[in-house]
Amino acid sequence: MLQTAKKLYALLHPGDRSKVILLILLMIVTAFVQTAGVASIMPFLAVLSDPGMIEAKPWLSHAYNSLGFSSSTAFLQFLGIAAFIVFVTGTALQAFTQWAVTRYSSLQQYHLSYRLMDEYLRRPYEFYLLRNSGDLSKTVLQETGQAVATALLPAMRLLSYTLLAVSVVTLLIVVEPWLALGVATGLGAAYGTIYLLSKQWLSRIGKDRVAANRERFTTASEAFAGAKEIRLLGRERNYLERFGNPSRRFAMHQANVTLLSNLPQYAIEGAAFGGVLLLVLYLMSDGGIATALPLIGLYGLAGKQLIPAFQKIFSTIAVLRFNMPAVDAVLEDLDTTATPSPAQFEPDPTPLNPQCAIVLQDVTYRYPETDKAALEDLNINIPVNTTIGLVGSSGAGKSTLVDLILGLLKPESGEVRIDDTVLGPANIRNWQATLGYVPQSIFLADQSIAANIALGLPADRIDRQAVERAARLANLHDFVTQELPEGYDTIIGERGVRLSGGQRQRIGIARALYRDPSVLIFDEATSALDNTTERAVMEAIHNLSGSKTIILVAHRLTTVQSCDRILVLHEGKIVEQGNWESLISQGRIFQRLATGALGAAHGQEPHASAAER
Ligand SMILES: Nc1ncnc2c1ncn2[C@@H]1O[C@H](COP(=O)(O)OP(=O)(O)OP(=O)(O)O)[C@@H](O)[C@H]1O
Repeated sequence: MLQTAKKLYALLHPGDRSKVILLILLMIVTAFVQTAGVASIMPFLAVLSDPGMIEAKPWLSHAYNSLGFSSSTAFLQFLGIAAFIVFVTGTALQAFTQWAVTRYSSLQQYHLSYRLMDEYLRRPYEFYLLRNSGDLSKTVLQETGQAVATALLPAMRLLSYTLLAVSVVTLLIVVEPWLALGVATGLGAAYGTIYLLSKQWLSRIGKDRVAANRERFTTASEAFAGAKEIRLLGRERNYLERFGNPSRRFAMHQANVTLLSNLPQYAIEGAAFGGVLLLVLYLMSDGGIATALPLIGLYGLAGKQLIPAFQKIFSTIAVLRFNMPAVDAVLEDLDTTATPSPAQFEPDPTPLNPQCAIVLQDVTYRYPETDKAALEDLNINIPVNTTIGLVGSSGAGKSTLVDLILGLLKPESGEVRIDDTVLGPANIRNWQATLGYVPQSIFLADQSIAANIALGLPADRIDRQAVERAARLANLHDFVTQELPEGYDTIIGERGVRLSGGQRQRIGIARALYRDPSVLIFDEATSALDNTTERAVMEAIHNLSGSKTIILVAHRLTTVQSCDRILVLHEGKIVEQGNWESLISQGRIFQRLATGALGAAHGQEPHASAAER
């Protein structure tokens, strides 16, 4: 229980944690006033059943005299009205407490999803290599809601109902100890037994609920992302079945826990009704209606508060047990110590422009959870304002090398240096502000062409001139202005479905050029372009050479023909380097790449012509 409380406390926004104390104080006051409401029925019923009680009970006669009453009827009316006021105040306070608790908890959901989103966005790139994006969206959007609505909120209500139950039981003990202890033990034992019997089962189905939820989210996101291939392969039914099973499990678990948490209520209400009848008979036999009536009234009112309170305590504990795995899932990802968070959200970091060279020294890199190094002992020196080509067969390590230069991956050993500055968490954002990067597959947002070129910037901060300049360089401007109905404001559809592969790639190139960076990295960025467009784009890129540092990863060897230097990567190592002429005449691996004899990269054209040139 303490463990659960600690976890729930960790869910709270640090700035809001102290407010819990205020809520607890409010709950205590509410429980006290509600108990007073229950107790207030006793003097009323005592005087109602026997006006002689005013004389017999010293505290009643004291109240009667000091308030200046002269008739027992008026005093009875006063006691009735007072009981009513205290009872209604208790109920109103209870409603207010529930409102405050619900409001507080709901705000926590906003804080929690925001904190988690912030945490995910700060994680190093490697984190994304290991996690499914559908799963991350699910945790941010759904599990945070689940954790708050079904764990945090119920836990707060649990506290409130426990305080009320303790307070009412204490009152009953003060009035009639043995009877009260009997009732409390009976109720406690009934609920306790059901809970103990279902505890393991609740944990198990709670864990399976999280797993089933993960499965249905990832299946749904895969099914939509791969809609084209799935349709062509006719795999819709397979996806539907893959989605159906976890969805059914998810729904069944939810239904089962709701049923279990509500079921005892009916049995307990029946038992309580029988108990009250027995109580009446017992009290009547003991001292007649005058002694029995106040106690019966007290138990009637106390029962009205206690039975729902016990029921809610039970159902909340059951629901909490079921939902703790959702809390665990959120807490695990919120654990900022699990992975260092180098990324700072500085809006405009000062670019770290290289003055002499980008240097990789003794760099080795291994992907998480793999044994074989993707890159081994690399030593590369890229002088500024030169154009470097990077070639190699598929899987040689080209993209990994690019990701290391981009600062997305951290070398296992060795270092990446910008002049004399070693890249690290403190300067990575400055370095990245220097870079323009075009990946193999371009991510496109369902927004306008302009918003995609200036990705992530709000509309009022997009520099339209820079957009147009970049689009012209990327050979995109004519297409946008002549063929799209709204020019740069045309919406391109989710992941750019309304564009051809070549058009998407040109948007990616324009995006890299938008900031006018001093270092440009193209990772097979022209592979989807037709020959004429590629030539035009390459010409534009080569026009930049001399004024920018350019790294070109290419599988069409002709693309790197005019590079100042070409690096040949093979099985994670630089095996040859030089200019086109020297490599064509002396580079054995390069020659084999050129003739296509090295299991060349995907989509590669026959390169005999390149070798023959
Ligand atoms: N996320 C990853 N986890 C584990 N291994 C990976 C991961 N990404 C790449 N690798 C491995 O690292 C090696 C280098 O991959 P990389 O993508 O850098 O090659 P590449 O030269 O860019 O290939 P291609 O031309 O096909 O894109 C490959 O053996 C690949 O299987």
